[in-house]
Amino acid sequence: MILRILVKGGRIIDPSSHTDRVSDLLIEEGFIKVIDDNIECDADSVIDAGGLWIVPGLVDMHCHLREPGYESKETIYTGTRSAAAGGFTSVACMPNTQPPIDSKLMVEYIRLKAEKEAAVKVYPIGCITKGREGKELAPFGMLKEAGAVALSDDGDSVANSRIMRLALQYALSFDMPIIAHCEDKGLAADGVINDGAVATRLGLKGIPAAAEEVIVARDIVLAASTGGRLHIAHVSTAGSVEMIRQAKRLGINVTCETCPHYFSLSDEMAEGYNTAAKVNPPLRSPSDVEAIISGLKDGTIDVIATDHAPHDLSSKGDDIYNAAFGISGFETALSVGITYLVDTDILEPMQFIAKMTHVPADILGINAGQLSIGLPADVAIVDPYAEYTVDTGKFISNGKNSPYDGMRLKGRVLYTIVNGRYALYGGQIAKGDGNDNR
Ligand SMILES: NC(=O)N[C@@H](CC(=O)O)C(=O)O
Ligand SMILES: [Zn+2]
Ligand SMILES: [Zn+2]
Repeated sequence: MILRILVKGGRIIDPSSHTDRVSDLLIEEGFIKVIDDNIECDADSVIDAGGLWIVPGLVDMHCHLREPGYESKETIYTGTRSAAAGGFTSVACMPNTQPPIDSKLMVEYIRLKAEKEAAVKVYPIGCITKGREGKELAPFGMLKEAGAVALSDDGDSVANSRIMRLALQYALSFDMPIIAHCEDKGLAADGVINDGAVATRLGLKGIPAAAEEVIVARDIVLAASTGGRLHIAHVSTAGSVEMIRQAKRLGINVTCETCPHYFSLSDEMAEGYNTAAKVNPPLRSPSDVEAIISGLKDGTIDVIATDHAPHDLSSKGDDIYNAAFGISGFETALSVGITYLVDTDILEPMQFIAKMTHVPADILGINAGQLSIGLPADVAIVDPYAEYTVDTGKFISNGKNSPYDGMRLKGRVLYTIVNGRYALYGGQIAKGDGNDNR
């Protein structure tokens, strides 16, 4: 049994306490025991972390683990190991499963399954409406009591504005955020990539930026009039960023996330009818990518979430019209951020890590995303300089659907520690309960 892990000489980056300095870290019996210069003691496992980042275990507030119902795409077992490989120690999973997570029983099911099989901490998100049908509110109080941390009909917008208004109002009683997937179905129609020059050139049906923006506008209006807690999922357009920026200036209760693919890739990835780049919302124009980056820089965009959306090969196929939307994101998120935001001097390491740790944890109200004495030891140890070529064949996730396949990225996760046990050791998934790996 590993009682003590001593991490020597790493660069400790903990945004919650504004810490960024080289120090040692001692983990004992599952908790962070000491953070100090030159800790001298016996340990069962010692990591020489010279040149490495020691950061709070990453927190992903938006992923799809696909269980129950879509086990050929991913399971709690495979998805949480993929998360660990990406440095995540806490993940919140979306309820667009079959059946959807719209009852106390379903939330409990996810939690029990995770307790048995997960490699990282799993926080279920409950549905806004029963069956994700957009007609009747789900029982928010019971979902919360069972352990749901937020509410979302992700995959679809709540089309009926009256229902969305009620949801924002009702969720206030339980202090739960409503995570809004913003998409006007009429405008998106059967588009497959961003509506723009690339779609025209390729002769593909486009999804206009307006399909996202009209619902972002509506939901901001509803948040303003109800005071409800609105969190906008996967922001992808310049117009959305600008509206959220204005809403925040007006003091409206709104937060938002973007995903690595929206600040690193544009619709030019659709060239060759590449189904791996098909995602909802779609990869946008280069000027949208610029606007997302400015939003990250000025703080309009609070969070970087993966929207890890694994699919099996048969649902991705070769036909861009029939292929499913989604990118398998856990295993590239951190390195895409390091490559496109930190290495380019857009964000300081601390600003970047904040968006993947304590900020999403605070929005969800979970005890995670910080390195503090006495807290459970959820830690990621990262080599920010290691360059590698992405090989989706080596993904731990069942979902090999990634547009980054073959691309060079910088930054590798070497160790992921959950409650003081290794979930990832030396870049390899730990076996058993993590005690046999060192
Ligand atoms: N983002 C996606 O392209 N797909 C998600 C749904 C969603 O996040 O809206 C999925 O569940 O596959
Ligand atoms: Zn969505
Ligand atoms: Zn999603």
